[in-house]
Amino acid sequence: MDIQVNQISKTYGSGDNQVAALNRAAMTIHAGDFISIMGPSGSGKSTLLHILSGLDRPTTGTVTYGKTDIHHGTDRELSAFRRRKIGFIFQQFNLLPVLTARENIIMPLLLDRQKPDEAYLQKLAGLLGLTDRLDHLPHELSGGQQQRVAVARALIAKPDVIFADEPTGNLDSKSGGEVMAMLCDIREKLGKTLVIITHDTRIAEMAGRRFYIVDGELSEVTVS
Ligand SMILES: Nc1ncnc2c1ncn2[C@@H]1O[C@H](COP(=O)(O)OP(=O)(O)OP(=O)(O)O)[C@@H](O)[C@H]1O
Repeated sequence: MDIQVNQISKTYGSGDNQVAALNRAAMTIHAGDFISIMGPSGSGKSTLLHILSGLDRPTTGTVTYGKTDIHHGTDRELSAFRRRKIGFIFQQFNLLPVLTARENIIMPLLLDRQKPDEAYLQKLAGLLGLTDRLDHLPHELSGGQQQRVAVARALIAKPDVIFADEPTGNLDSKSGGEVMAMLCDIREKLGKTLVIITHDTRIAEMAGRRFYIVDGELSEVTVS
């Protein structure tokens, strides 16, 4: 399913405090694409990812998944769409500290009143090197392991698309490299679309398509 981003703009605040975070951003994301987005701090990267993934709404413009305009419906419809179709990985892991790795991973399914698929959970744990870590609490895991739990959580509902907002930004380069290698491997093996924000040129260059954003203006980098 392709994702069509049609001239989306986002303005925060009003009057003298108005900030134009995105200016008529447009792109087509094809099923299976691996896309990286770079740009200076405050350029609008997170705003773009949040709107593409339905965590936020644009001021103007539309985002369509196939024929579905995701921002057209109510907040409840949008969150149901997000839970089923989209996985999101945050820089800060965002694991619940009182839940084990396994409980954190299956949380999106529980929120959607769905039963975990144990075989798929074990497969993800294997691909992410977490098989013997599932009963641990987040504070008993390294940063890299915590982020790999967050990757499994993003994948557990079998979404087609994964968005990652600086997923290695909180990790040392070795653990960050491991997380990226696993994410790329899973993307290939399971055939997912991956859109990633990064400040790391090496990570940006792993992607098949690269975008750059400056002052809310999005453009694709032509790779020769
Ligand atoms: N909720 C908000 N209210 C007001 N302004 C906001 C809000 N969120 C973001 N902004 C502003 O919109 C602009 C774009 O922010 P955004 O977080 O998208 O940038 P970014 O490229 O992701 O930055 P960074 O690399 O530092 O995370 C910035 O000027 C920011 O201050």
